[in-house]
Order: sequence, then C-alpha cells, then structure tokens
Amino acid sequence: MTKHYDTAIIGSGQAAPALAVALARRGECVALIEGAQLGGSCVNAGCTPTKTLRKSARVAHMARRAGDFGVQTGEITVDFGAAMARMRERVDTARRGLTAWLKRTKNVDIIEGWGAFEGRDGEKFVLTAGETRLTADKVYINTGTRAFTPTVRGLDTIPHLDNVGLLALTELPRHLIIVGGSYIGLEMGQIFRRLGAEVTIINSAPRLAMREDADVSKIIQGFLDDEGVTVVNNASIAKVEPTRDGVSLIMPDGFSFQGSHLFFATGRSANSETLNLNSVGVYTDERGFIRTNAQLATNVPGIWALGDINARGAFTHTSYHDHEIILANSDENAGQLHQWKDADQRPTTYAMFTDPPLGRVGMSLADAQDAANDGRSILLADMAMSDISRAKEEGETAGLIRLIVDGETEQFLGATVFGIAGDEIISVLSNYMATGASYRFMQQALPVHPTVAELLPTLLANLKPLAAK
Ligand SMILES: Cc1cc2nc3c(=O)[nH]c(=O)nc-3n(C[C@H](O)[C@H](O)[C@H](O)COP(=O)(O)OP(=O)(O)OC[C@H]3O[C@@H](n4cnc5c(N)ncnc54)[C@H](O)[C@@H]3O)c2cc1C
Ligand SMILES: NC(=O)c1ccc[n+]([C@@H]2O[C@H](COP(=O)([O-])OP(=O)(O)OC[C@H]3O[C@@H](n4cnc5c(N)ncnc54)[C@H](O)[C@@H]3O)[C@@H](O)[C@H]2O)c1
Repeated sequence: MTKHYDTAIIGSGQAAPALAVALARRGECVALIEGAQLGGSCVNAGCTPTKTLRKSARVAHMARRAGDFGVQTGEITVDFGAAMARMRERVDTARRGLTAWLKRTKNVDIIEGWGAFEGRDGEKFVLTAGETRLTADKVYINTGTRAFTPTVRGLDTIPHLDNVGLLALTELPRHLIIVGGSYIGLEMGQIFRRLGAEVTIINSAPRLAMREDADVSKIIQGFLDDEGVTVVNNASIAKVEPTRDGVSLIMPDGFSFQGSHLFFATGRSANSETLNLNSVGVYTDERGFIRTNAQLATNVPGIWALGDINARGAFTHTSYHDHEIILANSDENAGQLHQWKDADQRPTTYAMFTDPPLGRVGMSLADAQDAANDGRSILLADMAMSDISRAKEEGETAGLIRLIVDGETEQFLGATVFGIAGDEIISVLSNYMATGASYRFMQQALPVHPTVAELLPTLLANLKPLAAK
C-alpha cells in the first residue's frame, strides 16, 4: 500500500530532524527517509567524531608541552584504541539521542532506505525508499555530500581512505599521507600528528587553506611545521603505486612520498544523482548541487533543498539554519524572524578547528581589499595574538584578530579571530552583525579582563581606512 504524507524529507542531514519535528508539531504527517545512519555526516563521520578525537589530540599535545608550564610528566604515550573508543562512544550516544527524539515524536515515520522520486501522481510527488513507496504533498531534500576523490593514475591498485574510512581505523597509521590542505586535511593532519603518526600533507594549492587570507595560511603553516607535519604545496600527483608496507605518491618530476596510509580530503560531491530528479524536473548545477532561491525553494513548486546539497553553505550550522528559513517562510506568525527568511542575507560564518582554531565571519582581508578597490569605504584593524595578554598567559600566542567595518554605515563586514577560543569568540562578532548595529556600541561595552575578547573595543579604536590598490 502507498501511504500518503503531508511532507517527505529525503536524507537525515543537519536540517532534517529539527524540520521533521517542527512540522510534525504543526500537525503535519512527516516521512523522514534515511539510507544510511540517522544523523548524517556531521554526527557519524564529520563534526562529532573529529571534534571528539581533536580533544584527545590536544590533551596529548598539552601533555608533551607540560614542561613549558612547570609540570613534569613521565613519557607520553597515546592509546589510539582508547581515543577512538571514546570517539565512537560519543558518536553512538549522539545518534541514539537523536533517534530516540525522532522516534518519540508523534507524526514522524522514519523510513529506512535510499529515497528517490518516481514522478508525480496528480499534485502529489511519488517516492520510493527501499521496498517502501509513498506519496507526499511537499518534499524537502537534505541528502548532503560525500567525499570526492580525484582521478589519480594507479589509485585502483592501492587502498585509500576518505573521512569515513579514516575514522574507522583501529590502528594508528605509521605515516598518514593526506591529499588536500583545507578544512578536513588540516584538522585531521594535526590530530593524527598529535596522536603520534607521521603526517605529510600534499596540497595542490600554492598555500594551505587557500580560501583564507595569506597571513592566516602562513600562521597555519608555521604551527604545523613546529609540530612536525610535512607540507607540500603546489603539488600534483602523477601516479600512485603500492609499496611493501603502504603507498608511494610519485610526482611529475619523479620525486616520491611514501606512507603507510593514504587519505583524500579533496572536497565533496553532491548526493543527488540517485534521487531521479529528472522525473520531477528539479534543476541542478553542473556539479549536481540543487539550485534554489534564497528561500531554498527549487524550480519545482513543493520541493525544497536544504544543507550542503543546495551549495549555500557547507556546514552543520548553515544546514540547521536552512530549516529555520523554511519554518520562518511557512509560518505567517514568524514575522519577527525576518532575517531568517533569506539565505542570501546571512554572512558566511564558520570555524576551522585546527589548534588554535580559526573563527571567521563575513569578509576576509582579500574580500575587503576587493571592495576597497571598487571604491567602497572600508575600515580595518588587525592585532597579533602575541600582543594579547591572555594569549601570553596561556602560552598560546599563534594567530591574529582582524576586524573589518563599513566606513559609511559603521556596520561590521567581517572578522577573523584566529587563536585561543577563536571558534567561540567569533560568535560575539557574528551575533553582533545580526543586529546591524554600528561598531561604536561595541566600543562602549565593558569587557572582562583578562580575556582575548576584551581586546575587541581596543582594536576598534585602531580602525584605519583600507586604501585601494
Ligand atoms: C570530516 C568532516 C568534519 C566536519 N566538521 C565540521 C565542523 O566541525 N563543523 C561544521 O559546521 N561542519 C563540519 N563538517 C561539515 C558538515 O558535516 C556538513 O556540512 C553537515 O553535515 C551538513 O550536511 P547536510 O545537512 O547537508 O547533510 P549530511 O549531514 O551530509 O547528511 C545527509 C544524509 O542524507 C542521507 N542520504 C543521502 N542520499 C540519500 C537518499 N537518496 N535517500 C536517503 N538518505 C540519503 C545520507 O546518508 C546522510 O545521512 C564536517 C564534514 C566532514 C566530512
Ligand atoms: N570546521 C568545519 O566546519 C569543517 C571541518 C571539516 C570539513 N568541513 C566541510 O567539509 C568540506 C570539505 O572540506 P575539504 O577540506 O575536503 O575540501 P575543500 O574543498 O575545502 O579543500 C580541498 C583541498 O584539496 C586540495 N586538492 C584538491 N584536489 C587535489 C589534488 N588532486 N591533489 C592535491 N590537493 C588537492 C585543495 O587545494 C584544497 O586544499 C568543506 O567545504 C567544509 O565546509 C567543515
């Protein structure tokens, strides 16, 4: 029998559970279709496991640095199995909690299987998920992405890992070769180095974290060098070959890098090709990401796309925020949430969880320079973490703070907080930006001493015009 639902959600990414529960509470009958594990990439093979493992890595790092703080320890060893078990326990607990929440929500049916469109039955959309066939008035797609692996000669002859495989390892790699020098490569490279592996990062770009400002890349390169991570920028791989105990990456000049394990952190592919989108006429871009307007509606009325699959963000918080956009636009009483009704209005906000973490919102220096070159009035202030008392007291002085303000409206346009607690402090700026207030109000605030954030008002007093180049 084909059951009819008000709403079907394909994929239990970071928008889906909250959306399913909210719509069910509005009285809708909701089908939540998941082909693998509830919780999606973030809970199972992304944020949750990596940030849990990062803590073990940081503890090992700080234990090795204990002498700097006048604390003596014995020899530091890492029990990789125990660190991974702690990580798995955290993931399993998070998924269990999510599953229980969804299962106890009236009007939500969890359907196990890979969802796809079959077409239409009048106004209704017809879907399949494994053995189940269902119809729905509305469909929300939250199917996310999976690891993208580039074509490399010889890759079919050697074992290699993506984020799922890396996080399933039971033994510490002797020498992990990571292809990719961006969020995933950098976070995992530092973590595995601190857990005791040799790590080599092979990066095709001329510098690490190429989307960030050049001085940020330089700081990242500096602390990875200090920790003994080998970084090869501007790299291209001619071919890979198996060796007796691992893999060899051979470069076009014949130079080679040997390691025990090979991990690709080279971006993500859209999970859209098995959705049979053509059967209902939904448009994608050339990479398979689903086109939406700022309210996340596709070109087909009644179908929306949320999370990474709409290419309007690539983070858990952007995916979760997408569900708030949907709710705000489908509830006429949500007028006060006007800023959530439009994905084009939100500034890019994220953290890269290297240690120290990089917190970012809105414009980078490079973006600000482009704007100044276009004639926009831009004010800029920078400060090195090494000039901040709290960072010195903590003995963690790598990084910088950068504030960018519109010279005419006095509103913040962007900020970088790269250093201790940068992942937390950045929300001071992004929350403030959501108010649209002049930066001058922040100058009147009373900050707590000694903190990193106390320097924000001081730094604002040093704003200087950014000249066009
Ligand atoms: C290693 C790693 C670390 C990360 N760390 C962070 C971080 O610290 N902070 C952060 O904000 N972001 C982080 N991210 C990114 C974050 O995980 C994603 O942006 C986030 O999960 C949003 O994804 P989503 O909602 O689009 O869907 P996803 O979380 O990708 O989930 C999509 C779900 O849909 C399911 N699915 C796919 N196709 C179908 C189908 N046809 N039928 C049924 N089900 C289907 C999948 O099985 C999956 O469960 C990280 C990513 C990785 C890989
Ligand atoms: N802290 C976070 O929020 C967080 C953490 C991890 C991942 N993520 C999300 O995951 C997504 C994917 O991250 P990612 O780091 O895999 O991808 P990315 O697209 O950010 O970077 C890909 C990297 O691979 C390199 N590269 C590409 N092809 C290569 C090749 N053939 N040889 C060598 N290097 C090559 C690029 O130069 C770049 O450094 C990001 O978009 C991000 O949003 C977020």
